[in-house]
Amino acid sequence: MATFGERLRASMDAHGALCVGIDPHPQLLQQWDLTVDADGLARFTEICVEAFAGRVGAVKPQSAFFEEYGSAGIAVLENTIRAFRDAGTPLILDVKRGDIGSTMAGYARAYLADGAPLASDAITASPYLGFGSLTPALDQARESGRGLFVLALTSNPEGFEVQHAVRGDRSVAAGVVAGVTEANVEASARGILGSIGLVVGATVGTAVQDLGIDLAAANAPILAPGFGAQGAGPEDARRVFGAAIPNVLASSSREVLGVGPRVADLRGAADSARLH
Ligand SMILES: O=c1ccn([C@@H]2O[C@H](COP(=O)(O)O)[C@@H](O)[C@H]2O)c(=O)[nH]1
Repeated sequence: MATFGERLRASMDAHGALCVGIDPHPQLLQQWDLTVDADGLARFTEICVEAFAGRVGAVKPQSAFFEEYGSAGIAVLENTIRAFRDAGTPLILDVKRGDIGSTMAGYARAYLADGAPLASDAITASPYLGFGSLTPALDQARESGRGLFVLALTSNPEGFEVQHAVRGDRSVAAGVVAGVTEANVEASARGILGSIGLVVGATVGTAVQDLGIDLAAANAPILAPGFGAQGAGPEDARRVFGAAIPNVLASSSREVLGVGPRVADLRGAADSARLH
């Protein structure tokens, strides 16, 4: 079976380097003339499936906007995951999980094990309980051919307080990138894109260079939020990511979804937001 890195590379080559964020904000439900409840959520995601399945490099549902409707929202999330899986579109579930190892093993079973109701192609993970605490998820992803995107330099303005902090001879973010580089060693030796990715915001300016981080050497898919609603544009990509650009998957939610609910308009916005 192909690894997550191989599947994502093939999808980016075929459909472009854009991950459409499926973020059903209550305001967007209203804007799309839908009810702000689980029924509205279900219709919103059906339209997203029609617009994007089989047409974009990846999709990224934001779990928070499903969780707020409780079990009914989680049921919609399960259906959404299934629909994109059936279409062969890589799905990254944005849940930003991170906990002590024994609990992380539970999250890994929930999101990365074959047959789990919420099994996704990859999830976002927080390394801020220590990179080693992610080991159960790294192991589970390797076993099931799935992936992780580990937060390194996030797109929000507060992220630097933790991520730029220096201990010894390197920053916290550089330590995260070192962990991901190590996790992708086997894929690098095989000449394929690694399955363990990084989250680096397109809004981080010169942080990658300032912190002496070699993103390209990580051989990691790089999920790059911050385009569109958070202010970054395609012109920022080269400056922020440098030689790692071929591995960058631009992520955009509100900018694309804001043109809905017409499927043709959504597809047009996704076409315009592709990085390459
Ligand atoms: O550093 C990060 C990590 C994750 N996100 C998530 O991406 C989307 C961004 O939405 P936009 O509407 O395109 O701004 C959202 O789900 C965030 O939770 C991020 O923005 N930054």
